[in-house]
Amino acid sequence: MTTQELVAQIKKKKSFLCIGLDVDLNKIPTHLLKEEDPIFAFNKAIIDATHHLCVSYKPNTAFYEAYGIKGWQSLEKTINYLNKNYPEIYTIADAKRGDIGNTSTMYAKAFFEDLAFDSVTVAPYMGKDSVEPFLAFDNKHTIMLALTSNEGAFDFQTKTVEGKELYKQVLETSKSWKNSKNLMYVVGATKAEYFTEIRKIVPNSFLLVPGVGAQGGNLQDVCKYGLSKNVGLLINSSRGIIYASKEANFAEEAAKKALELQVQMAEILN
Ligand SMILES: O=C(O)c1cc(=O)[nH]c(=O)n1[C@@H]1O[C@H](COP(=O)(O)O)[C@@H](O)[C@H]1O
Repeated sequence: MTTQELVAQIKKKKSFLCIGLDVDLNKIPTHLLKEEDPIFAFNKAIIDATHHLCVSYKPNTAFYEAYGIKGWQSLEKTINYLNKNYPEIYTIADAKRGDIGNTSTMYAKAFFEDLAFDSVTVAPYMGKDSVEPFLAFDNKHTIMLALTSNEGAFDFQTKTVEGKELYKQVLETSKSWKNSKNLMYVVGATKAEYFTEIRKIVPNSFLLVPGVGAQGGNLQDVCKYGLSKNVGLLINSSRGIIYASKEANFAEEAAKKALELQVQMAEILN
């Protein structure tokens, strides 16, 4: 999906919500455990109940890889279900990859070609030649970690190196990479006070913003400093939406949580 198509969906749905499909078998309703594929059954119910309220879904691959081959098959079924039934939805494989060039090319093929996701998250630590293989794919986005939502972000990302914080160097340097138009960046919702500085470096780039909900990030604060002229934000919430209830009506309860965020987003976009 192109950035323009994503923006059009955001305007149409009055939503820049991304729902995280981080499925933990200990947290889903127990009646689903009898299903042949409980993870897919859970995702399908959540997607069917919430697709009109969000523009994106982000399965974090860790939650699938943890269940071995069966988990990977659940991931494949989930992306195929989305692509077939809701082609207007923007899909993110949250895999946080990145390696030497030929290995990154294989990671990119796995997520862009085999699984046909619209985007994948990558870590910037190995630098330009580890990210450019992802950027070579047309109409696919590479979402690079810039300033993450966790406490450990202060271990390296905010440290000053050669007179500038590392996360700013990541943002600035990456703008010169080949096909950098295909880049988006991750900035945690828990770091709202950094958005003004970030927007000075990447005024128009899309930012994937996790950390609203379970991690305590605030939607209003993020939007106050993070919105760009083309919206430029995808706000992710995973646990705060998908685990709203463990009862039979779990999907409806998840939709209520998604609606709460979508209503606030519609107000912000007005
Ligand atoms: O890349 C991410 O999506 C990510 C980056 C980051 O800085 N912080 C962060 O929480 N995430 C992911 O976003 C999701 C947040 O989940 P909840 O805290 O349950 O909403 C998880 O899948 C995290 O792995």
